[in-house]
Amino acid sequence: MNFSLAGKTFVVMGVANKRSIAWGIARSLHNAGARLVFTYAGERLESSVRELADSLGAEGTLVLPCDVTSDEDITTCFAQIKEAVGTIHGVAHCIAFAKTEELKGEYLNTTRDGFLLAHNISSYSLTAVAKEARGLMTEGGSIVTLTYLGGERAIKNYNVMGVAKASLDASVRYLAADLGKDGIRVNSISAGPIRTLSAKVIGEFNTILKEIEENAPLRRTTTPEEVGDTAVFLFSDMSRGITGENIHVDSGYHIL
Ligand SMILES: NC(=O)c1ccc[n+]([C@@H]2O[C@H](COP(=O)([O-])OP(=O)(O)OC[C@H]3O[C@@H](n4cnc5c(N)ncnc54)[C@H](O)[C@@H]3O)[C@@H](O)[C@H]2O)c1
Repeated sequence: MNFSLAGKTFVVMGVANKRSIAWGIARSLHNAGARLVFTYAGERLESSVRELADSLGAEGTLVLPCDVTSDEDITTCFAQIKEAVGTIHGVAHCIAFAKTEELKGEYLNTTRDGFLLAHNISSYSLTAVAKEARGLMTEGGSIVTLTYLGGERAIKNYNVMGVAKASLDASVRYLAADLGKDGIRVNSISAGPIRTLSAKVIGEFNTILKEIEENAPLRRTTTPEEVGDTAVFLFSDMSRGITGENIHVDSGYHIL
């Protein structure tokens, strides 16, 4: 058993730019020898994701659109992946969205629309993706999603996204229970705060980062590389006995 993922193919969903945690995961997977497929949301991201994918130097990397609010998009995307690569060995689900106005002030003011949108994109999408990915993981596989401490505790300004993460965390356990018999494991990584496009819209994000730097056991913030390397562990056979689990990669902040 080792960390090498040579000869294995992974779908990385959720690269928006070079700060994306998904990009950290992609680089770690690439360093472990994996073959990658990228999916992105919305035409405006196509060229930047293509550019990043090409920068890894692997020829002919598949880069496909997949808006997870559309079942048709997800079905088409995984059908295209099946046609191009056949079997896949895992999926990195690094997708979340909530309206900016819902990520400040009181959770109590969450609107019905805002609640449903956040849950649709940030939680239900994992289930929808797992359903399509299952058929391509004919040799077993590993699905990894990204969550945050705000799903376990009430964290100021995280609001509806925290409730969506709690739903995502529960989905990880139910999906793990369903897919274990197919040799497919489902786990999450609870990443510490990282300055990305999505994180920037969370109210007082700098204060959260400072709190981690000053008080987390490791006295530093989390990097996408740390999350990426933990994802490689969860994708590799080294973690073969682990499913339905959540690993905190947050400088130890969650123990406080
Ligand atoms: N940055 C942090 O502090 C932090 C901490 C813990 C967990 N996370 C989680 O990590 C994941 C990745 O976020 P990030 O921080 O790297 O930010 P990011 O903005 O780089 O990535 C979020 C991605 O979600 C995608 N997305 C949004 N709506 C979509 C849709 N309808 N269909 C398909 N994709 C869609 C975006 O295009 C983007 O690529 C999210 O689940 C986020 O909640 C982030």
